Amino acid sequence: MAHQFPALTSEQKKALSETARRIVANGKGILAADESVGTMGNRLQRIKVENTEENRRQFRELLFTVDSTVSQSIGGVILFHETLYQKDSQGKLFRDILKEKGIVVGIKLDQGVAPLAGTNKETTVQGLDGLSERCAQYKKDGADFGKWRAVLKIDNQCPSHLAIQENANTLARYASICQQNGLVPIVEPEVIPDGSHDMEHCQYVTEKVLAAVYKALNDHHVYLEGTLLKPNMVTAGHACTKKYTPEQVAMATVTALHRTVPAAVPGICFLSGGMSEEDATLNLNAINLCPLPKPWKLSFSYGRALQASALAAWGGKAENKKATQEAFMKRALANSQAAKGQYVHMGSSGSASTQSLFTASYTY
Ligand SMILES: O=P(O)(O)OC[C@@]1(O)O[C@H](CO)[C@@H](O)[C@@H]1O
Repeated sequence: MAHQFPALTSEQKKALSETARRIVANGKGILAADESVGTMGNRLQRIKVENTEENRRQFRELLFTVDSTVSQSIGGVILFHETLYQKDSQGKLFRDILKEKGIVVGIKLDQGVAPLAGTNKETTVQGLDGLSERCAQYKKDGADFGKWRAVLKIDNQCPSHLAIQENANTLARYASICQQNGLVPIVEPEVIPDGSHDMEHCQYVTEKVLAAVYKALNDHHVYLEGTLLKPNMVTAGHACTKKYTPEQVAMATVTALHRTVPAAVPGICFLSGGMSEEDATLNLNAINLCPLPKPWKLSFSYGRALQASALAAWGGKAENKKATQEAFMKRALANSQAAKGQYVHMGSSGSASTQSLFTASYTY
């Protein structure tokens, strides 16, 4: 039995759980700046900026060199491989800039999706081959946590039993490999918002997916105290005509989590999944105010909902540095307040913050 063959030493467990708790301490969340080259290309195209390595570097330099008070809102930043080795204009590695601010550095470890034949265009995730070696190298290069995103969709016959099981197992195998190499795994089983299904349908599917993920994590002897979950919020599909309030989204989301996520998990950091910046903040705030038991920290790991107005303010121009950094800081602070249930919506948000950030079939 497990006692005979412990997966981790007590020192390894201590280090993992300390790192996980540090990332989500006191209303902190995660900046998901780990867009792959292709995904970043889509973001830059929206603001008519060419997708070059230098442009990607310049935008990320603006995010990482904001005032150090950002560390009161952001506990971790997820980077893409390229960014982990990039430097600011003074020649300082981004990862060192983040660490000096007390921010934990993370790395995207999945290598995108591959089709599951015989299903309605469902996918599994690639990247397990050589993962242990990559984790060991990233740990040496300053990363302390990893991220792996699995994609599940709601559609005719979807998610299938096969897709749920395959993605749960792959996430668990990834999580186990991360922990063996001293990285806290962020476990991300995203039920994407494409479709016209209602919120209740999303809740049903989210519960099935999370239950399978926690069964697989247990099977693989993953130390839950040294993990973080990155789920979707329970919302209606993008094309659903029925609208729900943040309080309804919060109740459905916390109910689903309460039924499936063990209390040993220190933090749940939601993805923004195409919600507008403001909706992502309002929903997170309502989640933290939801009157159900909440044994975990409930925070954010937003990509689009932390960067959209900053990207719009930047527009690829160096002279927009101040406006870009202010836009980013504003969202970081708002989400940190929401992670404590203390966000007060001021009414006059810029247009970028209320714009839907939905991308159809976001499977890359
Ligand atoms: O949904 P969001 O908050 O924009 O992004 C969530 C996310 O997991 O999906 C992206 C694609 O893998 C990543 O860049 C990011 O970490």
